This record gives sequence, C-alpha cells and structure tokens, in this order.
Amino acid sequence: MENMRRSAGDFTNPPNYSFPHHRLARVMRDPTKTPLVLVACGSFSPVTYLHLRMFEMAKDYVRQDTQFEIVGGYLSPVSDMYKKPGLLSAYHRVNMCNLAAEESATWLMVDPWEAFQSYQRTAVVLDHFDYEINTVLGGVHTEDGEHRNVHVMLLAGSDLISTMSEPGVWSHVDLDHILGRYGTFIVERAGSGMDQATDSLARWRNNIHMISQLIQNDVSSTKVRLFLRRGLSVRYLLPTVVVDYIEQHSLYQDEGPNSPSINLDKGKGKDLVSTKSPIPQPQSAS
Ligand SMILES: Nc1ncnc2c1ncn2[C@@H]1O[C@H](COP(=O)(O)OP(=O)(O)OP(=O)(O)O)[C@@H](O)[C@H]1O
Ligand SMILES: NC(=O)c1ccc[n+]([C@@H]2O[C@H](COP(=O)(O)O)[C@@H](O)[C@H]2O)c1
Repeated sequence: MENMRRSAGDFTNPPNYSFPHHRLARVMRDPTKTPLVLVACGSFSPVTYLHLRMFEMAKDYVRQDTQFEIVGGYLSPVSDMYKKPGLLSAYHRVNMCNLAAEESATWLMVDPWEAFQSYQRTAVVLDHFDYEINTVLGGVHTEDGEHRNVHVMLLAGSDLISTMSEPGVWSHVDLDHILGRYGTFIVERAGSGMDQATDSLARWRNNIHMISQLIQNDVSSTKVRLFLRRGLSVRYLLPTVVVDYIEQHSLYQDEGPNSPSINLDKGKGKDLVSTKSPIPQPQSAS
C-alpha cells in the first residue's frame, strides 16, 4: 500500500487548475544524485521571510549532507476549509505567496491545488505532487537523456513536526505515508525543540533530516498579523512586494471570525491558546 502510485481519478482538482512547473529543472546537473522537490505546506497567512528562508536552509543542507539534487520547491497554501485562526482567504494568500516566490529564489513556485478546494491532508498533498511531477510530467532527465523519478519531500518547521506526536492531529497511516514513503526536512523553530519533536517518530528517523537554525529568527505569521492590527510596521519581516500588497488591500486589519485573542509573547501565540484545527481523520492515505 505504501508504495502504490496514485492515478488521476484519486484526486479532485479545483476549477481551471493546472500544475505550475515553469521553474522546475527538467534536466539534472549531476546524474549520480537523486532529484528532489521540496514541498512546504502551511497557512502562509501571510508568507514571511522565514518561510522563504526554510527553502534556502534546506538547499544548503541538501548540498552538504545528502545525495539529493533539488530540482524545484513549492509553497502549498492550505485550503480555507482548514479554518485556522487568522487564515485569510486563499485568494489573497496564494497571491502573496506568488509575489514572494517570483521575486525570491529562481526555483520556488506556488501550487494553488489545495488552497482552492476542500481540505486535503498533507499525505494526499504529497501524493498530488508525486503524481503531477512523476506521472503527468514524466519526472526529469540527466544530461544524457536518462529518465529519473523525482523524490518529493515535506519541508516543515519543528513546531509542525511536534504536532505529529499530538493525539488526534495526524493518523498513523498518514504519518507512515508521509515519513515512510516521502520523508521530511525539519527546520528548527524557536520554542519547539528538535529532539522533543521527533522522539516519537524514531521509527522513520532515516527519512527525517533535522536542520538547525544557525541564525535565530522567530518571525511568525501570527506576530506579523498582530503587528498589522496594531498599526506597526512589518517591513523587512516579509518581502516588500507582500507588504505593499497587504497595504493596497488593507489586509489583516481585523482579527477575523476564527481568531482567538492572542498576546505578543516570545512564541507564536500558540502557547496561550490552541489554534490547531481539528483534522478530519482519514481511512487510508493510499
Ligand atoms: N520561524 C520559523 N522557523 C521555522 N519554521 C517555520 C517558521 N515559521 C514558519 N515555519 C514553518 O513554515 C510552515 C508553514 O507555517 P505556517 O504558514 O503555519 O506559518 P506560521 O508562521 O507558523 O503561521 P501562524 O503563525 O499563522 O501559525 C510550517 O512548517 C512551519 O513550521
Ligand atoms: N493530518 C494532516 O494531514 C495534518 C494535520 C495537521 C496539519 N497539517 C498541515 O500542516 C500545515 C500547517 O498547519 P499549521 O499551520 O496548523 O501548523 C497545513 O498545511 C495543514 O494541512 C496536516
């Protein structure tokens, strides 16, 4: 079951959807390596420099410590149905991610697939990338024309991985699918210990790569939203094009219907009130 590849009928697509691949490198530089696509799932409400920085940190780690070659990276904003506090409409979140990705790294893209439809579990999202890249596009090639399947991996902060030990948030079947079949790069996040995050995930440890933050940076979307509501500047915490977009559309002026009241503490605000949405539990991920 774990290695079964999905087919078109297994996925629901939003209207007029086409998979973005304009920045996906289709020819590998080093034929001895395994091609890799990084996928970051999250709210991105709004996208910050930390989200973009995660990809750069992973890129350094991949080059120095692994046999992978990155051929592309994706931000995959979650559906509005996730109903997380502070979640702005998918329309604006996807627009902001696109602006940020376009002006940042040349290998970053935004996939609106999960954003514009019903909530899709992360295991299904990774299957969608695997399907689009390997089945539909046919993977990538070496310079000699040899075909290679692309390995898809989840890129996440240590707070997200911590939730994998919280009861009721992830099903065991999904965890086995995500960590067993795909694997993950975990970026250290202030306030969310790396060891603690992965203790209960030991059986998949070969597929879990931990990336330490050598320059501490604890920007979070929660704090950015709070700053905006208080009329404080968020410039240099997120790309200028995103700051301009937020100003033009007067975004994040109100708390919004899902928002609990939060304080600007040292963490993300998550310690004070649970912001985790109940996740519909799957029958099976594959
Ligand atoms: N400062 C950070 N350090 C490490 N990882 C981060 C950081 N900020 C976000 N991430 C990671 O980015 C991914 C997307 O996160 P998300 O969009 O939920 O951002 P967030 O800042 O945690 O949002 P919110 O504050 O609204 O909860 C998650 O895997 C999260 O762990
Ligand atoms: N069971 C699951 O597939 C599951 C559970 C919790 C969060 N997630 C994903 O993690 C991402 C970030 O979630 P938070 O912003 O709540 O930390 C979202 O993309 C969400 O879909 C998936």
